[in-house]
Amino acid sequence: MMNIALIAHDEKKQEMIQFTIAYEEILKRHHLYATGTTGKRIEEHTDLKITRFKSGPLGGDQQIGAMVAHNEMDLVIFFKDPLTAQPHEPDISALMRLCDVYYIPLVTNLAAAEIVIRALERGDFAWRDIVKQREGRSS
Ligand SMILES: O=C(CO)COP(=O)(O)O
Repeated sequence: MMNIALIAHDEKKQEMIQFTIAYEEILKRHHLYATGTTGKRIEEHTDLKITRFKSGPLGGDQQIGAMVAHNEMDLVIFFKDPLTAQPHEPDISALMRLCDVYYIPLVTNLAAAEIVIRALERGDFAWRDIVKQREGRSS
């Protein structure tokens, strides 16, 4: 079971809903986390159970970033809106930066998410279990 973050900006929420409906069978086998509004919308349209954080502009991206920093997040699926300025742009950058710091797979659009979700289904994320076991042993 992997810990997966689902985040979508307003213009991309419909896309995220369609994505989670399409891949519900795969996603339901994992622990799901989301920023507030994204999580609420997904729960309204699917049977997925989601741990909801605060809304993005109110700190949700940072809460997910904290999980990344603790090596508790295995995949971040973040449908970003590249055409609209966000008031919490620094938080968004910080989350993406932490994914790079900790080598956490981060996808920022639907096309990449489709590829990653199939990789997840194939077992390509097994290396994350190895990393987490090692961290567990060393701490
Ligand atoms: O703003 C977001 C990510 O930066 C998403 O937040 P919401 O899911 O609360 O809309």
